[in-house]
Parts: sequence; structure tokens; C-alpha cells
Amino acid sequence: MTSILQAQGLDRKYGKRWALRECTVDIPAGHVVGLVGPNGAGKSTLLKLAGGQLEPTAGGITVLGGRPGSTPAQLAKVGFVAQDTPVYAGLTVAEHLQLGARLNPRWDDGMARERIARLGLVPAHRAGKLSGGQRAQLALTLGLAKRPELLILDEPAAALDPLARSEFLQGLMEATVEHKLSVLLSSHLVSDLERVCDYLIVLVDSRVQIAGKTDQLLATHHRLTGPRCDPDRLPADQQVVSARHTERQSTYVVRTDAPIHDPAWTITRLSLEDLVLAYMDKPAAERRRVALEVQG
Ligand SMILES: Nc1ncnc2c1ncn2[C@@H]1O[C@H](COP(=O)(O)OP(=O)(O)OP(=O)(O)O)[C@@H](O)[C@H]1O
Repeated sequence: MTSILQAQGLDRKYGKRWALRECTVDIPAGHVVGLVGPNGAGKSTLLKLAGGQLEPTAGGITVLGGRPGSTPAQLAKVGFVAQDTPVYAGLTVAEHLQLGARLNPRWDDGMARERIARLGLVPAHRAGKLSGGQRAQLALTLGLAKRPELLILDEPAAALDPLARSEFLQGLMEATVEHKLSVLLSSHLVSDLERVCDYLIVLVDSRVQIAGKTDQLLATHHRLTGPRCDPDRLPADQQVVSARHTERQSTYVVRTDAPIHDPAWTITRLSLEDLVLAYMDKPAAERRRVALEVQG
């Protein structure tokens, strides 16, 4: 199966500040990939590297087998909708479609017009007068009508109310099935990702914490609750993702491929949100542990 994005030791710095460090991922085609992480984690940086808007500081990245943004053919294969759903305020909806047709060799004008009509957008209205949700839908339409193989969306639904968000994501899901495209989207809203994504990347502190198919991630991560116990007493095949302790009780999120037989533990399945939160907590927990060691 082809990869939509392969990164090998990918680094990006802004001045002296690292935005992305040692990113190594290989994302297969045919997925809706969710990129999640806290503010400043490096999500937009990774998406811009994939879209060819940024150059790596070190390491390599290929998108659909080519160097991002390197040729007109490569540019035509990738649609990119940036964070603030960019549209031209002074242009009408119809003028956006005309511009799309002029700039994109694979432009699907029938689909663009049908989508605009279905969404109730008026072709003569200027984009600057549209609501945030309508602007996001217009930007998504432009991205889809380009007929890319990969559509990259940076926080596409952030500004939308729950209903508009739901409609937006529904539209995105329908389009991915209809046009067989792969999607890479970032969001803070894990509930949104849970709805649409079947592949997840968690990025925290500029580093990829975990990447994989959501069903496999959920099948291999468990919450263990039981009498207080140190992590070094857990079997070697159980990788600790997060740990919380009270005086008497320990709660671990562990990753393992093997079944867990220890009767001391109550084992619960994780939701995608639990999983994301456990990985978001991991670097902070590591920092807390190092600080305690230094103090001690
Ligand atoms: N143009 C820039 N110049 C300098 N530093 C930048 C620039 N863009 C991003 N950064 C820094 O790089 C880091 C990663 O930023 P990035 O925008 O990739 O994060 P993000 O995960 O997309 O954040 P958010 O969820 O807030 O959009 C942050 O520390 C940010 O301050």
C-alpha cells in the first residue's frame, strides 16, 4: 500500500526554537488521519512541511512519494486548507470557483457548483460577508474540487458552532468516501477526531508520541487500576504511558500486545479521548519525575 506521508528524522526549527523534533512516521493511504496535541505542539508545522510551505531543518519528508511542493504535479495531488480557512474577503463565492478552475488542472467544476448549491451558499455573495461556518465550507469545497489525492486540513472546524461543525465533518466524511481521498487533519477536539478519524497521531512537545490505526491503538492500550504498585513491578511487555497514584491505589495506562492476566488489576478499555490525554500527560509526567529526582 502506498504512503501518504513518510517522515524520517524530520526536524524543524524557528530561530533557536524547535517546533518539530525527530519525527518519523509512515502513514498509509486511504485513511482519515487525525493529528492531535496541545497548543504549540508542532501540528501546523508538520502540516506545512507536508504541504510544502515550509522546508525541514533536517531529516526527510515525502508526500505521496514526492517532495512536498516540488513540482506542479505534486502540488496538484495535495489540497491544503490552512488554519484560518483562508478565502479572499473581496471575492464572491463564484469568483472563488473561477479562480480554483484557473489554478488547478484537475478542478471538478460540477462538484464545486453542486456542493455550493447544496450548502445554500449564494454564488454572488462576497466571502467577507459569509459566516465562519460558511467560509469553512467554501474553503473545504475549494480543497475538494481540486480533486487532490490527499487533503490536508489545519484545524478546519475550530471556529464553528457544534451544529456547523457536525455538518462540516459529515460533509468531509461523505466526500472522502465518494472521492476516495486520504485526509490529514489537525484538531484539539478529540470528539471530532473520534467521529471521523481511523488513524491517529499524537504530537506533544514537538515530538510524535504515538501514531497508528485507532482500532489497533484502542486494542493495545488499557487502564489498570489496583493496589498501589511501582511501575518496575509491571511486566516488561507493558509499556507505561501514564501513571497516577494515591496512598493505596495505582492507575496505569499501559500499552501491550499481550493479554493481561494479573488478577490484582481491574482492566478498563480506553476511549480515544482517554488515550490522547494519557499521551498528552506523558511528557509532563516525565518532567515532574525528573524534577523530583533533581530535588531528591
Ligand atoms: N512563524 C513562526 N516563527 C517562530 N516560531 C513559530 C512560528 N510558527 C510556529 N512557531 C513556534 O513553533 C512551535 C510549534 O507551533 P505550531 O504552530 O506548529 O503548533 P500547533 O501545534 O499547530 O499549535 P496550535 O494548536 O496552537 O495551532 C510553537 O512553539 C510556536 O511558537
